[in-house]
Amino acid sequence: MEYLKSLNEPQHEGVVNTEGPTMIIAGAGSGKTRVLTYRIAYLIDHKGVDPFNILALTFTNKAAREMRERIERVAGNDARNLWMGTFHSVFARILRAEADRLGYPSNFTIYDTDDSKSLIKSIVKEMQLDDKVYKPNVVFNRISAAKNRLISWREYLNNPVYQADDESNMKPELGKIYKTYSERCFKAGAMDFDDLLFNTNVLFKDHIDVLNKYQQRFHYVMVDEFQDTNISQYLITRKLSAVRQNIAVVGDDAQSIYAFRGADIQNILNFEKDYPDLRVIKLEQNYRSTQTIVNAANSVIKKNKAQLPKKVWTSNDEGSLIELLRATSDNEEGKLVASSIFEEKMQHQIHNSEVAILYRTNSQSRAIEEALRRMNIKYKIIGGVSFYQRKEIKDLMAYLRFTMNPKDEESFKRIINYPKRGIGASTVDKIIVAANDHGISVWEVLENASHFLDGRAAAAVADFHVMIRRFQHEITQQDAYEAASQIAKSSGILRELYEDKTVEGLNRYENVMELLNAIKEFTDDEEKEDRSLGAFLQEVALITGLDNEKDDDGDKVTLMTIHMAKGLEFNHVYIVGLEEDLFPSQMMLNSRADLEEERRLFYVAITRAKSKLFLAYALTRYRFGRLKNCEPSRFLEEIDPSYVKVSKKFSRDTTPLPNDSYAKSFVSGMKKTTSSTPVRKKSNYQPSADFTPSDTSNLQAGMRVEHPKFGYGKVLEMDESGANRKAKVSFDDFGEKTLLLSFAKLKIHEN
Ligand SMILES: Nc1ncnc2c1ncn2[C@@H]1O[C@H](COP(=O)(O)OP(=O)(O)OP(=O)(O)O)[C@@H](O)[C@H]1O
Ligand SMILES: [Mg+2]
Repeated sequence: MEYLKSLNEPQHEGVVNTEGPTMIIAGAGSGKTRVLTYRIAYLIDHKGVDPFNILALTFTNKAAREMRERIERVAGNDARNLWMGTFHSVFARILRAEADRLGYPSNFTIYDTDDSKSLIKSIVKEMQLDDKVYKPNVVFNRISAAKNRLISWREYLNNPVYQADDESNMKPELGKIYKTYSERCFKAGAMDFDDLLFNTNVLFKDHIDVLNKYQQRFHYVMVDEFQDTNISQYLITRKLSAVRQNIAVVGDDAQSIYAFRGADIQNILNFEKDYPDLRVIKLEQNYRSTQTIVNAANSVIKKNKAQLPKKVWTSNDEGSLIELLRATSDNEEGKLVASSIFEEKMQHQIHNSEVAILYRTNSQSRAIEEALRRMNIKYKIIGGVSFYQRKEIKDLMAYLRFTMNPKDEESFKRIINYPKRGIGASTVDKIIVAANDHGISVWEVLENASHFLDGRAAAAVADFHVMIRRFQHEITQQDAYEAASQIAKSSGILRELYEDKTVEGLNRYENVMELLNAIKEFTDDEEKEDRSLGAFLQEVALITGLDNEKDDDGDKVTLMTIHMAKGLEFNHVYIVGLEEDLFPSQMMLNSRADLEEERRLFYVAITRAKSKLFLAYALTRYRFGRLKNCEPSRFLEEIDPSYVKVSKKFSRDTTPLPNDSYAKSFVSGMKKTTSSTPVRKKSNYQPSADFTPSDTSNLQAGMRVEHPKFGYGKVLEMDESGANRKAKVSFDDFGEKTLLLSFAKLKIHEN
């Protein structure tokens, strides 16, 4: 057991004390994930536990794969049988096995976010509601939030609190949409992402025998990144481990960054109450980063009030100072970062793969990408538009999904008239209405087309029905790859793409071939227990942003959002776009809690770096189609300046920039005195304690408004409509600002 020697005392304790409840809440880079990995290896290798009896829940499938590989190295091939993966993938597997208990087919479809929003859009239309008020996005988030708090549509409709809330938001029909949405998903034999957790809770609550079965199976339950579990995930793990109580969770409250998705720090506090015999282990030594980085991270996170006290220190080298890159524009920021990477590579012989560029939102990647391309630095983007989100891929996937589960309404809508077969939108509407009026699935309508539709439409639909029938037969006769190839051909998709001789068309054709390759690889993988088409579809449905990249992807710089970077580490890290309203995000300035979440996000970003950290900001940036002046982020001021130095690349070739007092303090050499913290623009405005944003759909020029950051002001003019609706506001203390109304939180004060 060589591997045990590489652990410090408390880590060792976390690994070998396998019985009873254990919680490790410790700082970044202190070896939490390592402890979980070794604990599993130890269970198999030393205690002879069957991997089949171990359940480990990770944040991404990629993390699960990496852990599994490491465990295999220690404990051998047996580790293959571990139950390990994300909450969604593990519980989708259980739901599949137990689907009949909930009245679902075992080949239920998993709706992705696009499917869900498309269904919501149809429902809003059918209910004849205004889709500007009931925006699919807004409705979807509301339903998702309810599900994550385990509120069923019945409870939602019966609870006057929600009703009142929705009425005050001028969306009184939300509860009814939630109901219809749930019924339609059920009828389509489909679950959305949130259902995978919601329905697991229902399954364990209503079917005690099923719960017992899994309680017997999982002797040991483990959760990584515990701070980002929501209440629904928490209850599942608690139930599963209720009998044996062998549950180990690791996390860091300072890295909790998913509150906006319902993650609840309360789970950590509840854990102590729920398990009175809890073994709590503290890890304080950071093995990842230099002293400079650890100390700088500490200096930032201590600004948060809400946190569990902990020390993080390291015996690693002091390391070099954090470098500050200032650019005059977002494009220049890209250039500075790219040329800095180039220089680091020259000087320190580092590989591209050891470098990460982290940003707050995906849209920031464009300028960076351009600069990297220009300097011939290879890169990959994680979590952008993924392969499986491309139209041609979704089209073929929809054929496969519909063949497997012909109740699936969203797939039906995608393929019924693609490639074109003369079935118009009104026929499609008729089919869906008929299905809903008669409480049957779209498939049953197709089976009786002549009963619901007239002559020509009925004939076209009947042909479609026969074709799908044939596909269904094929998947029982052939392996997944052969069947899928056949479907791609017979459906007409391949021909359609092949005939398009443009570059894009060729690309799409190749993508479809690539999908078929992926299916081939899947069916050839002997390590897979289930190599059916159904298993493939499920695996794809549960791919998270991080899983898109193949691991053998060559030597590339990684670009991703900070949210995606959780748990990872890189030698060199660049955090870009450190500007007010971007990071912290404008949407997160409304309360102390939101701002603290942004600060935790910054903490996560800093602590990804092993040896060198760079912070970049731009003084102007194109946002929402307009050039904006930017102020350096308040987070820059929060880092203890003794750990920061101005980069050689720091742009000085600018006329005085009134919005950059932060830089002035550095340039004029006042850097090492903390007291030089620059004074930011002050205003007398204090947000009122009960600040709640108003519905701005009726906002007009002349109205007086309040903004949580800019205070009071008057609307000068309105611009555009829909998602791009903007208001130009003259603020009493901050002057004129143009705000995008779908983001800005404004309270309307009548005159
Ligand atoms: N005892 C140790 N000796 C040497 N290296 C260690 C030790 N413990 C952890 N490490 C290394 O330190 C780094 C951070 O460990 P790990 O990723 O497990 O930390 P973590 O607490 O999970 O971090 P995060 O909070 O970012 O998820 C890894 O490279 C790991 O291999
Ligand atoms: Mg970790």
